[in-house]
Amino acid sequence: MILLLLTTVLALAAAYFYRFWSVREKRQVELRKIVERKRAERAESVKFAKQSAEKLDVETRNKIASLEYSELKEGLQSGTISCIDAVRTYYFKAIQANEKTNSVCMFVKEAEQWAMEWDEKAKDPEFKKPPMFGLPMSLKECVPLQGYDQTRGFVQDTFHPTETDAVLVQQLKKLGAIPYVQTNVPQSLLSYNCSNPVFGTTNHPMDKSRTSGGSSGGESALISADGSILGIGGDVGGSIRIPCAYTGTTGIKPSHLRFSHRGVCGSVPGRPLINSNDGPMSTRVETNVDFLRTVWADTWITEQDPYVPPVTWNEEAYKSDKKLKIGYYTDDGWFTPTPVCQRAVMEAKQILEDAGHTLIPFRPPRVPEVLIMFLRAVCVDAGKFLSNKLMNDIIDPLLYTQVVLWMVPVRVQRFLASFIRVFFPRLGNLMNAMTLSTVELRNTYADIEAYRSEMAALMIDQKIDALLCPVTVTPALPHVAPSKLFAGTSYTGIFNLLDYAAGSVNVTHVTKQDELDLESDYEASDPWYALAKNSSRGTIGFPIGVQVATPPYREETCLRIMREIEFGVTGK
Ligand SMILES: CCCCCC/C=C\CCCCCCCC(=O)NCCO
Repeated sequence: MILLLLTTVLALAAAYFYRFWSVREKRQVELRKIVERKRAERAESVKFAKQSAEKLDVETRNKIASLEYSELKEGLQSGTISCIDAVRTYYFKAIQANEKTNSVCMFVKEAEQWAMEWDEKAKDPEFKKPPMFGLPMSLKECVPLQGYDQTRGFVQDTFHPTETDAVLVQQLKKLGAIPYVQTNVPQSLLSYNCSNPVFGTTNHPMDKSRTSGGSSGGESALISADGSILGIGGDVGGSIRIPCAYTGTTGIKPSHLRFSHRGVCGSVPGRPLINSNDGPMSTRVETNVDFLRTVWADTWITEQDPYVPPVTWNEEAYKSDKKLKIGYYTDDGWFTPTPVCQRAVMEAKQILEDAGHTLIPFRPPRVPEVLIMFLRAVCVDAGKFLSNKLMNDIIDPLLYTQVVLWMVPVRVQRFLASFIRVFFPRLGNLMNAMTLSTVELRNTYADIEAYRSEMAALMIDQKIDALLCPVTVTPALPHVAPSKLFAGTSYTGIFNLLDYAAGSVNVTHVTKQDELDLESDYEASDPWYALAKNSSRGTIGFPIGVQVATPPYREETCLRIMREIEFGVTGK
């Protein structure tokens, strides 16, 4: 009797799994065909951009290609450069950068037509050129652009073109900017590498085996390989700052209410307290400043979205020469960065002290707990939304570790955590991060609010204007590492949890001495430290940035400090 029962249960289980497997296999075949179609569409768009670029003579192209942002802007304003020539130059540059990095999802074909329309309008002597007239801009793929997919790396979301531009895109078009290319992202957006089954893996321009960071890794790769002069990224846990730090570019994530989020889907919809925001990325802080100064020049965004407070650009704060008090830390008490990332902070500290600012040691309280709050609140439903989407998709192998963690039931994770904690305490503790219940989630939301209040009090009591710290714990990682080393987002995620403005700016490059210090001073005391150490080997010459953060609505002060660091490093 028992044997019969057991056999029946086993047979039913086998039948269930066979059915599950065959349905999934059938779906995978369908999805692979969709990928083929999408890649063919991308190849078409590259061909179109190539043909358009070839219509421009090489001499003009080389001249435009060599211009800095301010020179290009000036040339477009004065009429010495036409919009169509600028777009064709940047089509050309992006094609070249893409060959090296695989950073492009789609070229925007309409860019040609928009450029010609602006040139036509400019023929009228009465026409007043808008401030971004003819400036080619790259967009991270998830920024809603009418007529183009926002797949976020999911095959199931291809061939569903967006119907309405994001408020930011509407504004850019109104100001004369020309979105000419969409750039790659990791599947789900919740990773700091850059790979998905639709468009493949984006590479670091200096080394194909390493990532350009993520999730705005298409932007950082394109910009650092000279295929874009200014791009728009997005950041919910470091996705602008980490790719910038990895590639020697610079970018800022403003506090979330300085831009509109109308119609933006993001990685996990319905996430109240860990907010993503768009932000500019480029090679110079002044370029990012010019961008934000222009889009925040008036209350146009608020008029399109009443939820955005009418806070305009504060030139006084950016240009101020008031000496600031800046708290700094090289180690957040959760994940000690490799020596080069600590050296970068100390060098930036010296630059700021030389400029007359006061730097004091400061460490945000209880970072290990903060990381648990961050991971719980960034996923919201313990990864259910994401795992449902992933189960109906081709899963990118570079995301496997994270996917497994989203898929193991929370009760099982908690049970395993008590064993894992014995030999790998940091992972064991984080395995309590995914929420078990709405009660737990509500408590975490309350903890986040309390933490924001605590940090506000600390900063106000000590009269601290800004914070300086590492962006992350290593130089650019091999593609596979970020999904295993998601714990390395403690330095960036905290400022999304606090909703501070936070930017990253290049300070130095890895030297031979840094590699020697890595070997002698950096202990591989657990698997995460071992991975950080191993992955940092062989990175001599790679850029290293630092992070500057300020409370919400103080983006201008954040940018001022970034600019001063950049000046101290480059002399320009
Ligand atoms: C046991 C814990 C399991 C946790 C699984 C990992 C979950 C989340 C990792 C978060 C990594 C955040 C990377 C930053 C991504 C970003 O900023 N994206 C921008 C989206 O607009």
